[in-house]
Amino acid sequence: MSPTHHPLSNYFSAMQGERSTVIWRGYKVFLFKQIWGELAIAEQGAQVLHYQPKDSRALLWLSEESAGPGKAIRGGIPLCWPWFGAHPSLPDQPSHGLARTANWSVIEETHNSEQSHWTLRAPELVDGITLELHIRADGVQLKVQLTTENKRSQAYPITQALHSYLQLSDTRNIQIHGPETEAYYDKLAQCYTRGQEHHWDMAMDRIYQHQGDTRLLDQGLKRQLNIAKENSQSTVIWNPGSDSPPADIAPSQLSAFICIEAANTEQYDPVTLAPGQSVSISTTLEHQPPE
Ligand SMILES: O=P(O)(O)OC[C@H]1O[C@@H](O)[C@H](O)[C@@H](O)[C@@H]1O
Repeated sequence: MSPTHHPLSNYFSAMQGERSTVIWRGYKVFLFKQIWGELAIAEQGAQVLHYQPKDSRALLWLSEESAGPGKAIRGGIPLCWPWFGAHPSLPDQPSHGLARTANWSVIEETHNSEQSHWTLRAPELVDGITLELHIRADGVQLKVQLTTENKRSQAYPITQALHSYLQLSDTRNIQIHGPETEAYYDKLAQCYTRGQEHHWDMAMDRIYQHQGDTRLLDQGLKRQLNIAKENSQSTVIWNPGSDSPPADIAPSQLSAFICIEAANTEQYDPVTLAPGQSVSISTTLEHQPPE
């Protein structure tokens, strides 16, 4: 299998109309094929698993080894909410919160030849807190926006991330510009430091203090992605490397992706929602020709 083969591409090739629902590794997945391109969303986690603008390659990486329903899907854009990483005080709670393993409902959907929009709603995972995801896709950009609303009479604290897995030719072929010289928290070394990084082909788990755009250049794919975000001052860059990879990533795939995540983290920008307040975090992936 080619390193850039997407696990859902055969399902898209077999599609007759504009939409289809398939079961992939036990997960229910909604497929959409439009004039502008293709998109797939899993019911579990409202997770975008695939985005491919017309006449271009897939932007998102997805693992063939994803573990099955009830377990997080490895790839696409998992939603980490209402905590990012380990739970702040309860070690037996799931990594990255409750949203990515819950089944969401599609409550609105519109398509035209230029673009598509979807709104999905999570079940009530926390009393009095609502969670919606808005997705917009066209032939140039994918935008994913997660909105939390506090309907309680007390404040509610969250951390969160839009944990994008980006398809690469190989981690040895990439450059990342934007956060690379900013201050960061190194989760592997458990210390704060400052970036001077120009090599990305190694295990890394970093939370950069960074609120601007990130540019990802891939010389192998001859592709440049711009990753913009809103309401986030933490940019997480993660790849597990080959020493102790998760079981749901094939060894041959470890260098085929990197995660660049728009986040609100405990380290730099935790969010506290006042009663009645809502907050939206977003990430926008834009495919651009190489400079
Ligand atoms: O295996 P999970 O729960 O999907 O997490 C993957 C990684 O996600 C990253 O966002 C975290 O910074 C890492 O610490 C973590 O290992």
